[in-house]
Amino acid sequence: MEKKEVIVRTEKLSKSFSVGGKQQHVIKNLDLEIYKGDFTVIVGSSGAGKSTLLYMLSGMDKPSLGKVSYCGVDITDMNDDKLAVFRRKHCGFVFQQIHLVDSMSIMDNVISTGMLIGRKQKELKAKAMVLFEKMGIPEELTRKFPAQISGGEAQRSAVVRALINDPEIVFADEPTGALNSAGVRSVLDVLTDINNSGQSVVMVTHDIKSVFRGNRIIYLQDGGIMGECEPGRYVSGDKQRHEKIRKFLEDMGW
Ligand SMILES: Nc1ncnc2c1ncn2[C@@H]1O[C@H](COP(=O)(O)OP(=O)(O)OP(=O)(O)O)[C@@H](O)[C@H]1O
Repeated sequence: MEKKEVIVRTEKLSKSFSVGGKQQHVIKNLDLEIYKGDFTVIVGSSGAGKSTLLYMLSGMDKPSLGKVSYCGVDITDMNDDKLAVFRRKHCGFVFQQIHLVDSMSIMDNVISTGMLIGRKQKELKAKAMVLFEKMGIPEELTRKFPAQISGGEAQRSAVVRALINDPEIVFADEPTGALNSAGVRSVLDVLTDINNSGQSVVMVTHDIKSVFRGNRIIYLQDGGIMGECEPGRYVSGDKQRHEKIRKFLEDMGW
């Protein structure tokens, strides 16, 4: 079997929060490798530490102890400016906490992300229109401002913004949370497409349809990895594969 290339690696990763003077250990001594080209899905019960882990994998938050490295480069101690440049260059984010900027149109929200790394406006607009169309967002909506669109439209626009720079890796935290079933499908189809063309995806989700898209499913429990499953790449309607995933999740007590 071909050896997979590691894109993100954690070593003895730990994260604790102090709440009312008491320490809560959320991620515990976690060693994890995320592979290039994989669609990695992280699932687990509520409060297991999934979002906390994703924040550290993506450099959005710092560990309490341990290390995170990206293609062999340790990002744990990078200063904020360097980390911001690094993230802009390599990563795309679909996180609820990263809101669209209220004072910019939806289109400007998307293309400004590309202009920050020196790309041309015309080229960005053309790419944005392709992505908006795949997301089922009509052109007139892209001229609106965030306050004038629905939660689901904002979520799909945030996905377009995350993908505009063709990031090597996309980190997504519940990217289908606010969507109806057509919206869920368009987001998952776009993530599957970019993954099929070589971009890596790491997604935290509670949604079974989203889990099916992964070729590697990691079950997080109480800040550690309880199990994982590699069902092969997503194929629409592959009942055997879906059954394998269902069985894994059932074994994990999901
Ligand atoms: N900034 C913070 N300060 C204090 N506690 C926090 C903080 N962030 C997360 N936690 C706690 O860490 C634990 C794990 O949270 P996290 O959001 O990572 O879980 P999760 O697995 O993503 O859960 P869910 O599926 O419900 O979103 C929770 O008990 C949460 O309250």
